[in-house]
Amino acid sequence: MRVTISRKAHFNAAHRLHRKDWTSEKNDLVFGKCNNPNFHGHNYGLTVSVTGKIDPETGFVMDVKVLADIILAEVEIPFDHKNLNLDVPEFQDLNPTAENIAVVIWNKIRKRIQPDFDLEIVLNETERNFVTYKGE
Ligand SMILES: Nc1nc2c(c(=O)[nH]1)N=C([C@H](O)[C@H](O)COP(=O)(O)OP(=O)(O)OP(=O)(O)O)CN2
Ligand SMILES: [Zn+2]
Repeated sequence: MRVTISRKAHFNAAHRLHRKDWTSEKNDLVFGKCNNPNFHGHNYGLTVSVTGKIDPETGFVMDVKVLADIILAEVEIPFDHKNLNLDVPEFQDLNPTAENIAVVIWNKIRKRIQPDFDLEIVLNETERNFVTYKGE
């Protein structure tokens, strides 16, 4: 029997959708207002879900406090109130789209979760836009 536990978190961050190897015309055409040179911000919402067997002694799949601490260390501290393009090394040469941010977050959390657990994350960039990644 496998059960899923989930933990929500959020962070506020600035970004710009832009490719350094494209002309400014092409960046404007593809990314529009998201290519604003002075950046723009989002209140990102994050839901992290871990699926695994219940430990018969604790009754936990994993302690949700442990999961919260992993999210704090791997996502909230490095990303919250940061400019993703300028402050976060993972986005120096990677466009910080919601898709790429989700994959970066998944890879960071995956390293901290037991291998026999499945991991899925949902990243909300706006109230209406969200991305799901489960490592496939
Ligand atoms: N596939 C993607 N498309 C877009 C992304 C993305 O990360 N992946 N990002 C953006 C912009 O950065 C931004 O998120 C879009 O903001 P906005 O157009 O304001 O979106 P809203 O849902 O808040 O507003 P609507 O009025 O509903 O459009 C663009 N595309
Ligand atoms: Zn944006």
